[in-house]
Amino acid sequence: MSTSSAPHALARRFLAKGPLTGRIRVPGDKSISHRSIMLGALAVGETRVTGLLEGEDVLSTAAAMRAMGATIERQGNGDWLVSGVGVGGLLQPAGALDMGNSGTSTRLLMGLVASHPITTCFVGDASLSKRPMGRVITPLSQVGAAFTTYPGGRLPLLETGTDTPVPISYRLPVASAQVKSAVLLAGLNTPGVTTVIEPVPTRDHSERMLRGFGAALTVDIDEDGARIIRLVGQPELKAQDIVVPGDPSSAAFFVVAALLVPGSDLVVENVGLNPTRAALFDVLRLMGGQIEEIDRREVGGEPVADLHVRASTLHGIEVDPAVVPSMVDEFPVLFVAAALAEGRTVTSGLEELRVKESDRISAMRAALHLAGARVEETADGLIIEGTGGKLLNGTGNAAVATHLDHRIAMSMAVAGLASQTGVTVDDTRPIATSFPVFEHLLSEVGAV
Ligand SMILES: O=C(O)C1=C[C@@H](OP(=O)(O)O)[C@@H](O)[C@H](O)C1
Ligand SMILES: C=C(OP(=O)(O)O)C(=O)O
Repeated sequence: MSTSSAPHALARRFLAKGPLTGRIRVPGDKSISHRSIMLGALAVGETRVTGLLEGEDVLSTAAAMRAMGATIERQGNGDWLVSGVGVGGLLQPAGALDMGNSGTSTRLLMGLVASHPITTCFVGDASLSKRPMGRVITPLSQVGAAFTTYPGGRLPLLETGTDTPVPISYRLPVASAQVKSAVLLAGLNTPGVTTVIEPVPTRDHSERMLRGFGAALTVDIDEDGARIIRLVGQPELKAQDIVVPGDPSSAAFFVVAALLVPGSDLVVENVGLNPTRAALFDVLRLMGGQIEEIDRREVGGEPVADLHVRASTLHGIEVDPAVVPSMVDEFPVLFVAAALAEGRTVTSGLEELRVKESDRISAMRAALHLAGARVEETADGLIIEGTGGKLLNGTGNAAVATHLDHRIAMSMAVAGLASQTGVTVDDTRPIATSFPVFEHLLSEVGAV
């Protein structure tokens, strides 16, 4: 059965009412929010998190950390307080841990559990249950954890951690911040030095935050340019006050929509611009997008700025595959920008997109094709012939399949804003996993 025919799906047609104008703030960064809860739950004392993303994925992490002993509460002013159990203090949960749609929750928590003598059962939705977990099972088995999985290394999955974890040195075979973080988090309760060798840099929030909580973590670059990350195990983590910057992956939808919808002039405030995350904005500028950074500053140890975006004439480019890890979640919406650009956009090196919440290469090929774009799929990317600024036809009332993937849903909503008949998205519910106020903000800026 296709996920697009799921019962209770909430279809919606997106069509622009007008240009995007004004100023908005997108919710907190999802990657940083997950890690704030996890590290707060392992620290000694009370961690305060301001600007936590209250999306379903992060709430799955919070529920799991509560089930393993942490106290996590939302305050009346929107801050979250996390009282930790101390490194090594996670308790046996009473039931299965429901990871919902969230790969980050699953893989990072598998890392934490690996070095605790507890047994956990990880379950998730239909999308998460198709995603590969072998990439973390391999290193975590070397640490000493044992796994029983569904065929193909998928969820549901039973993990038994160990009370005699081994510090490993692991070279990442795939550019993945989730795998890197899983190994480092397993290393937290492991005596000795855990080492991760990262040939291609990925988002570095785990490294920044582990240091911020007081762990001894060093990063060196070897002669081949690989990052060698070393973590000394069994630190005492100290509770922190964390301010979470706005999520660049969420800002991306509003930035592209403002570039594409004629007459738009929008400021997206407080966008996280960590260099391991922000390549989309550089690529859009290379395509001719007018995106101006205002008031670059630091929030919570991360660079942020307000982004002033004006509707622009874009032209196609060949996207350098070296930037893929720094915008891995932004390709679906980049494809939408490319579909309206002048000329051809070529992307490659996107194999990892096939193992996200959906196969994002083929899902976007099918959805953009239905909306009237000219798209060709290759083994590792899409080649898109843009309209040169002319609106897409749209899908009218025919629905594109989002396959329980929030980023496909939001990208195609943006495509709808740049179309004549609108784009109908078969199910908007997954948007709440990462960006619960997306539709509300679209109406606030006048787009719908
Ligand atoms: O570490 C993280 O917070 C994330 C890492 C990326 O996944 P991979 O490590 O699988 O590339 C990204 O796609 C995901 O949205 C969040
Ligand atoms: C890939 C994503 O998240 P996760 O892997 O946590 O499900 C995403 O948010 O685009």
